[in-house]
Amino acid sequence: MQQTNAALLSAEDLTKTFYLRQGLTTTEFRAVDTASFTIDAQKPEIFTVVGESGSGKTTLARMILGMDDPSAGSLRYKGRAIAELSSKEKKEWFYKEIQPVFQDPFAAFSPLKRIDHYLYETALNYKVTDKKGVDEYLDGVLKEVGLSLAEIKGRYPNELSGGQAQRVAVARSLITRPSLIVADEPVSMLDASLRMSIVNMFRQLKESQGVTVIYITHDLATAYYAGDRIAVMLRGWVVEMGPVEKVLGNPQHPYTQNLKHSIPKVDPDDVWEEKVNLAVIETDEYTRTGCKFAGRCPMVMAICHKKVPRNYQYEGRMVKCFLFDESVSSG
Ligand SMILES: Nc1ncnc2c1ncn2[C@@H]1O[C@H](COP(=O)(O)OP(=O)(O)OP(=O)(O)O)[C@@H](O)[C@H]1O
Repeated sequence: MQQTNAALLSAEDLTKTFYLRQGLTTTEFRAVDTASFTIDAQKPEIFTVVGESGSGKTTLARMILGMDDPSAGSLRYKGRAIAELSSKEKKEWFYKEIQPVFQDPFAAFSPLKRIDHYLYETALNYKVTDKKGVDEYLDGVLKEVGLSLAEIKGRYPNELSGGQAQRVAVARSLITRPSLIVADEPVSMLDASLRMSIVNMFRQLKESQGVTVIYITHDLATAYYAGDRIAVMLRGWVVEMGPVEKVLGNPQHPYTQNLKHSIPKVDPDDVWEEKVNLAVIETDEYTRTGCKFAGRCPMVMAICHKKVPRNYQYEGRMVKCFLFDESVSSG
């Protein structure tokens, strides 16, 4: 069933279209719009996706997890189109290979059930071990996230801290020995002091288990610290993508520059805040002609209001901006 392929995950012109009803009119917009990227199967990495609220990050994650189908373009896991997998293939193969980690660790656990119940259930359902070996197996998985079975056995979710609960959620995701974890804002509900330890854990899992993590976040500080590569999303587009130290160290797209400069320095709990009202401009940007950033861009040119920029290569990263089109910038 599985195929060996150089790409673990590949997206080509990946698009998800939604419809926005306003009164009697319906506006079509693309929450993910022609996004393309490839994650190498032989080279585990932390692939970070950043962007302000409403830029399409969760929609992208849902398609990767097989929860939503793309409207256009292709999305392949180990060479297989995710949307074309049968429910049997999903159950027996895909859901073991790709595991989600969500924002609120407590949402995944009922307050009435002991937290180890979920770990036993997952291990036995997926038949990764038998009843005899299950304690040892789970203890091993919990040790990978800095816990042990003795520490959590018999405890209810409300007896754990947010950081511990998120570690258990990650341990649960590791039970099936996945190749890919999709973590959507996994640290945004945790205290600032705990965030680094969770992203550090992702780095260690990458090193020790060879797991690739798609790390979706608002938080540029942890993105910079944890990420190997980064994709910056704006209204469904990937506008800049490349190694984290290049993209965040020396951002080239005016939107990435704007993000970097709008990180508040005083309160680390307060992730970047735009000074403009995003809700008001969201629909406008999603549906505008030309570049979606043209209305806010300090470097805007006439062409930006008329045409969609293509993806340019510049100093080791991809940038979707006419500033990098020689014929435009020189003429
Ligand atoms: N099922 C849906 N139907 C219609 N519109 C949707 C649906 N899901 C998401 N959207 C819209 O698509 C856009 C992108 O949303 P998405 O949740 O993917 O962004 P995000 O970057 O994850 O934002 P946040 O950080 O706030 O979670 C938003 O305008 C959102 O309102």
